[in-house]
Amino acid sequence: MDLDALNAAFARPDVLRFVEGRGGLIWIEIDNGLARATLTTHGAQVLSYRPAGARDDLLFVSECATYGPEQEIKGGVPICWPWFGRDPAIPERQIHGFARLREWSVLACETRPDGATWVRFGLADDAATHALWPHYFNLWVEVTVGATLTVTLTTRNAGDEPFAITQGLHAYFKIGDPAQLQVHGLDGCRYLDKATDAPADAVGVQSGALVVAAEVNRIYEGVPPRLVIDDAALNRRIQLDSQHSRTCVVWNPWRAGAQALPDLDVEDYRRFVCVETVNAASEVIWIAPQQAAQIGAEYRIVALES
Ligand SMILES: O=P(O)(O)OC[C@H]1O[C@H](O)[C@H](O)[C@@H](O)[C@@H]1O
Repeated sequence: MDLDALNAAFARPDVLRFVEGRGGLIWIEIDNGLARATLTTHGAQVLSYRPAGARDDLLFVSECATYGPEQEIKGGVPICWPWFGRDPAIPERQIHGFARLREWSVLACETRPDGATWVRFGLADDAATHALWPHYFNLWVEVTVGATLTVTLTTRNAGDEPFAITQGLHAYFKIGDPAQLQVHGLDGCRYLDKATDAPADAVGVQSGALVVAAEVNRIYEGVPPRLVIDDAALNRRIQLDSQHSRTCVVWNPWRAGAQALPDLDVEDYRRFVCVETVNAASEVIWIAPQQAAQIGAEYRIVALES
């Protein structure tokens, strides 16, 4: 569907409209009085979310991000599917799967009784996906923009063979200063350390709050449903509630890592932290034929407790 057809079918006057965004991508702009948000059909990705009264966006998108067909957008909430991290079948392949590189269809846009805006995206297998991953599937991303932001990813196995996936909601949270940040809720959780200089198969156990004072790239296991990110520099707390996920990735590339990535500015390591709701590492999801599985997250900005 082109812009005119999308606006004719789904636009909601004064609340939701489709516009041409960067790189010629289709962007969905939402302003419903509860919050403002920008989504894109490219990867069914949320790019920005700001609840009413908030000074800062919840999410970070790099000024160096790239926009275009088959390109990942560095920021917001990328959808990593059907493999998170390295592809177990072909490790040298692009990490995080292909769902974030594809154009998704818009299936529905609704205003909820509480005034929140709900958008449903869809993606199904085709010849191009079969060449990458030999399975039949339906995927749905549902985004609700209201006093909170929720993102839910549903996978249905449309074939007659079971298949296994790993996946993630790869949220990039805007931060004020890594030195004034704490991530709570991981205390006692075992993690796989994937930092650049970590030995292979390095593991650790989190003790207390996680602080970010160097490169962090960890896969935490046995994670509780609620995590909290306290950001004293922006004077706010981000509450992250995950569904159907006991694994979380925390990533900040730090300076050298940011410098090495073309779609990040070297100083961006000061501006974001990724706390990702995933099914990965030992949490592999098997889906039987005609069955479905879901992963979800709700993000809420609250005042920082003094
Ligand atoms: O640059 P991307 O492909 O978006 O991946 C960005 C990052 O994603 C996750 O957080 C991984 O744990 C990191 O190892 C990876 O560098």
